[in-house]
Amino acid sequence: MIVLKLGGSVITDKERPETLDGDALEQAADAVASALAANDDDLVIVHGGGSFGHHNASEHGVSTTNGTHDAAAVLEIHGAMKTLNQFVLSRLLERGVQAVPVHPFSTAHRDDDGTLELPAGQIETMLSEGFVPVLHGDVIAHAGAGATIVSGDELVAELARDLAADRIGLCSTVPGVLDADDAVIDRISAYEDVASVLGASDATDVTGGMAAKVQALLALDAEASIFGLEGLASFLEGANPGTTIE
Ligand SMILES: Nc1ncnc2c1ncn2[C@@H]1O[C@H](COP(=O)(O)OP(=O)(O)OP(=O)(O)O)[C@@H](O)[C@H]1O
Ligand SMILES: C=C(C)CCOP(=O)(O)O
Repeated sequence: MIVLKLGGSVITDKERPETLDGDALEQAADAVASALAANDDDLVIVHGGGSFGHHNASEHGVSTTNGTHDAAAVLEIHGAMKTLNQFVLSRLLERGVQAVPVHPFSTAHRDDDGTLELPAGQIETMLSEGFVPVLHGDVIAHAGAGATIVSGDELVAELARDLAADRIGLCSTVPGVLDADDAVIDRISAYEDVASVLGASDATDVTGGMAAKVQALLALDAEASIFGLEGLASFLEGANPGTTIE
């Protein structure tokens, strides 16, 4: 069981609202299709927002903790993420990957202390029927706050726990977590060891960039890898490119 996140920073041009990075998405879809043709791993894909979703959320002041009760804002953010999801699905389908959508807005919520609730039965059934579920960062109902953002990273962490994933990979726009000299850090086992070099995203991003990613992955039992697009094929083949979070 592999849970893979395709970062929004990889598959979109994060500097330009609602702009795909078509070449990068095709390269990612090629790597996924080749890996699935070579082995029969169960695979769940989650993608982030990049230039879809973050701009809309930011304009409406919505984050993982600041909610909105404005249905028009919810539809705008959710609509942007569904548009990107459709692009991801179609690139995978073109390559024979049996990819199907799971929209977190329709299946997940946060309780009043902000804890994410994501029922796993739907995804488990899809997997056992041979589908590749493709989730995405989204806006979801949040008890007491209206609706807030759920990041793809949070979904990855939740799915990894619920589905007892063997391998967890985050493909981002950087080759791994970088140290103060921009060299890739090989392994991270404690947040304090790297806190000083971890930042937010360089682009508009309402979910916390690299710092939030590392925190979410450190909380997991299984090891996880953060790597760039050039590491995706090797990760899917069983290697540990980039940074390993243990
Ligand atoms: N120490 C660090 N090492 C690597 N990247 C860092 C570091 N600190 C901050 N960053 C930023 O984190 C970004 C990656 O986080 P980001 O949330 O943008 O990625 P993503 O998950 O691929 O995209 P999205 O959130 O849109 O899905 C990098 O592009 C970089 O700007
Ligand atoms: C901003 C939205 C709607 C999605 C955020 O998901 P992420 O890019 O994985 O942080």
